[in-house]
Amino acid sequence: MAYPSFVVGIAGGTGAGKTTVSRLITQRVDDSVTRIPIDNYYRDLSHLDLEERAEVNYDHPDAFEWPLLREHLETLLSGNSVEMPQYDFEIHNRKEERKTVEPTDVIVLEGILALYDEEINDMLDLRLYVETDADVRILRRIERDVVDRGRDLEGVIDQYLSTVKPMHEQFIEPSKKHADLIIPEGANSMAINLLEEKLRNEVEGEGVRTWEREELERELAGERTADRDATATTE
Ligand SMILES: Nc1ncnc2c1ncn2[C@@H]1O[C@H](COP(=O)(O)OP(=O)(O)O)[C@@H](O)[C@H]1O
Ligand SMILES: Nc1ccn([C@@H]2O[C@H](COP(=O)(O)O)[C@@H](O)[C@H]2O)c(=O)n1
Repeated sequence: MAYPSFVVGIAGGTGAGKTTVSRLITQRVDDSVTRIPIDNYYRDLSHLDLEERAEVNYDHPDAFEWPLLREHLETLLSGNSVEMPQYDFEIHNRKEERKTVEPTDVIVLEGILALYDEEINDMLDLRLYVETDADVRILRRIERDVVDRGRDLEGVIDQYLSTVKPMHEQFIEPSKKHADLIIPEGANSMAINLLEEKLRNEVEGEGVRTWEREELERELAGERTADRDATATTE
């Protein structure tokens, strides 16, 4: 059983390159990294029919099942596996099947609102925001949604103007203030190389989470001060 020692959050607007960045770093560091797409935690909308589901605002925080995501992160951090839901963009709903996810040294949590929820932010050791210009993002999204997600051009444009863009401005872009680092353009090779190095260090290191390490360092600093005080009084 592994206890994850490092959790990375990767947020950013649609089409910014979050999935590409997280896939690249996950593949490079191999089996020691688990990728959790927040899209898998879109609420189960089986009570609605397909037409109704197509009208939902999927860029508002209420579209996600935050308690389940928090619970799954906590479970992984305590060294236990979870049954992660799987999402189907073509039917706007969760799939029937779930995927068993085992805890690994590093967890990468990726999605438009990865830096939105306060409790989740507290569980992250490194917060990244992928920043790409809106015109590039919409062009990438049109191509991806038509090719991979079963959408047509008119639908992508309508959705972008009615919900995607306003929600980006209201919730996603403001979450950038929680980021430790901003990655321009998505898969830029320098950023990927640096992240790979960082994650490799975490995987090959002692496996102590950042806050635990900080606590340890504070304790050690306290002990050193106490030792100095004791030495000074005996002199
Ligand atoms: N730096 C980049 N240069 C060119 N295309 C990119 C870059 N980063 C990502 N892409 C492409 O843009 C599209 C959207 O990227 P993706 O990673 O799915 O974005 P997100 O997960 O943020 O929505 C994909 O087709 C991907 O191959
Ligand atoms: N049924 C759904 C669910 C979500 N979306 C859109 O997906 C975007 C988030 O995924 P990215 O890979 O682009 O970050 C988000 O902007 C939603 O609008 C959807 O179209 N249909």
